[in-house]
Amino acid sequence: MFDERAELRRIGWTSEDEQHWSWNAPPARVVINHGSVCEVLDPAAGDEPRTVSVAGTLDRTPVAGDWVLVDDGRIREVAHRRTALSRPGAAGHAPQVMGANIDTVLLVVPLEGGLNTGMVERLSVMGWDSGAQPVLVLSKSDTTDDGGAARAAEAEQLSPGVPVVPISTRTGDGLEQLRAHLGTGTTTVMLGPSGAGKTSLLNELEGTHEPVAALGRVGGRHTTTTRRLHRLAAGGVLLDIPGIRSLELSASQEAVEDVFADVARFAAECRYGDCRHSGDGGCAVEEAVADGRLPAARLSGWRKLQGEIDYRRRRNDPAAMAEVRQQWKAVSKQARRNR
Ligand SMILES: Nc1nc2c(ncn2[C@@H]2O[C@H](COP(=O)(O)OP(=O)(O)OP(=O)(O)O)[C@@H](O)[C@H]2O)c(=O)[nH]1
Ligand SMILES: [Zn+2]
Repeated sequence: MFDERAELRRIGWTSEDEQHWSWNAPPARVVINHGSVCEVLDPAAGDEPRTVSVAGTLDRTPVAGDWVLVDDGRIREVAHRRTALSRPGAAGHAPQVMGANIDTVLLVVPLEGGLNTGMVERLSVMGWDSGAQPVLVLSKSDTTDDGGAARAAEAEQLSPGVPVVPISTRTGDGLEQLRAHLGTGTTTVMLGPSGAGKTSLLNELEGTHEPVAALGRVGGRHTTTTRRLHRLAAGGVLLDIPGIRSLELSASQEAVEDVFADVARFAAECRYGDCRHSGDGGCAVEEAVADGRLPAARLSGWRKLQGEIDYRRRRNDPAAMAEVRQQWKAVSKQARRNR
């Protein structure tokens, strides 16, 4: 028998999504938006995505991860979004939502050649801003001689509140621990630089119950062009959103303050409330660096991200920025409370 709710859960439907669903027909899930048409997964119609058009009357554009009402081959409604992953808009434009209803953001940072602390800080800030739970995945732990333990401890200092999991697809190290974050009813995306090992990790997490043909092998090479929503062996799903993998998500002031809580603590003692900690008189942050209470790298990491935020603030419509931040505030507060 076709159990609708169980099938929906298999593509990431949660009880919160259900609460917000106000239409008298089951939802479908957008896996990719091509512009005037979207591919959606509709469990009642089988395992393969089907192409539907987008009604002109929608008040928001459907994106990957959205739950939508499809009628007569057309998307008629887009449901409330629990979380939204966005990137900064072009000059004068509002931020662009890339994915919706994402629970977990895997920030994949490779360990070979040492820990890139700037990357850890940047990705942590981006992760918080999405409203989802960020998890820092330190990949290729087999390239260190302690399974990544020392680097993991270092990373925990850099990104308070973000779980840190060293993994290796070569040895299988850390995969069980990671699967604990990817259970039934969770939707995950991966961010990280090219070559970090994301595709290798996805293959491990996907398990073997997927028919190989459906993975879209072109010329023997795994491609993600046909499959966008991967069912993971742990029960959850992973959305592969084009352009999101190494995406520059927007960093908000609040998220920077979360990740750089140590800098913020000293900054409270600066003479000027808007101190930039670079040559301003009476700067407590620079004093703390000078006498060794704050590592210099923390201040330079802060300057880099803060500089980008200041730049965007000047460039962008401030009202648009404020609006998204408002939208995320509630969810990220909730995420923080949950921890
Ligand atoms: N030593 C080691 N190498 C790995 C591991 N996982 C992946 N690699 C290697 O790292 C390289 C990049 O891996 P991919 O999985 O293609 O990386 P990716 O992040 O998907 O890269 P893009 O597709 O460019 O985004 C390949 O040569 C892999 O064999 C690991 O756990 N340990
Ligand atoms: Zn200062």
